[in-house]
Amino acid sequence: MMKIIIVKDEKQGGQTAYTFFENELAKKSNVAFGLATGSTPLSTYRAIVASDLDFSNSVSVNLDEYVGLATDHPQSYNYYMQKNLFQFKPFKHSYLPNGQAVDEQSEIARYDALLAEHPLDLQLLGIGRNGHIGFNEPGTSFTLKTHKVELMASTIDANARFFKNKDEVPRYAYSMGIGSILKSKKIILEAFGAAKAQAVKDMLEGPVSEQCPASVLQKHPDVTVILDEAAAEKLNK
Ligand SMILES: N[C@@H]1[C@@H](O)[C@H](O)[C@@H](COP(=O)(O)O)O[C@@H]1O
Repeated sequence: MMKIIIVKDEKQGGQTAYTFFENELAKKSNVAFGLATGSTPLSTYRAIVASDLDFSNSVSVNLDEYVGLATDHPQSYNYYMQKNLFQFKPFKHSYLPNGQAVDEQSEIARYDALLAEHPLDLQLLGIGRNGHIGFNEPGTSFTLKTHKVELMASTIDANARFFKNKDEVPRYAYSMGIGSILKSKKIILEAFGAAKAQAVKDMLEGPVSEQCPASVLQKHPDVTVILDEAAAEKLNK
């Protein structure tokens, strides 16, 4: 079942997503949270940072990381998480793929093992302009677990704004697979702005198809989609 909440702006979207974190921690202290990066979840992390929520008994598992970036590279997702969340709200353990792993297969196996050890209670997602979730690009099999991804040119272009120039954007990433994402008990996906409107329409109203990875969420029993009006503008009224 997909529930849709339309909010007036990103700030209200972040506050809405925040209540899901609050509800999980009201049930138990040792929650396993799946976390995301990108500009979209920033208002959620700001709301969490401003709260008195305590994550010291909980774990976090991030969706993805660029291959080749050191953990202290300002564009690595590790750095992003430290800067925007973990320095203010430490978890008992926080896991991200290691973009500098020497042995790719053992890195992938390590990530799958820790996902098996910490079944996710709540996964936070954004959505790419082409409908990707995590770094699962169009055409990715719905059954994959953690894998190494070659980023599409359009994703590299979309993410180039964070780097000095396009050539500095990594070409590969590690990502949780869609199979791993779907195992989370609860999922919230946020999308803000008109650039996401087509992907949002394809996700909610299109066929379930590998061409729009996020459309697979139609098959999950507990998904809430938080949209601003611009991201919702193409939906059938
Ligand atoms: N791997 C991330 C995704 O997890 C994110 O959802 C997407 C959208 O990013 P933004 O929120 O900045 O639009 O971009 C990246 O490619």
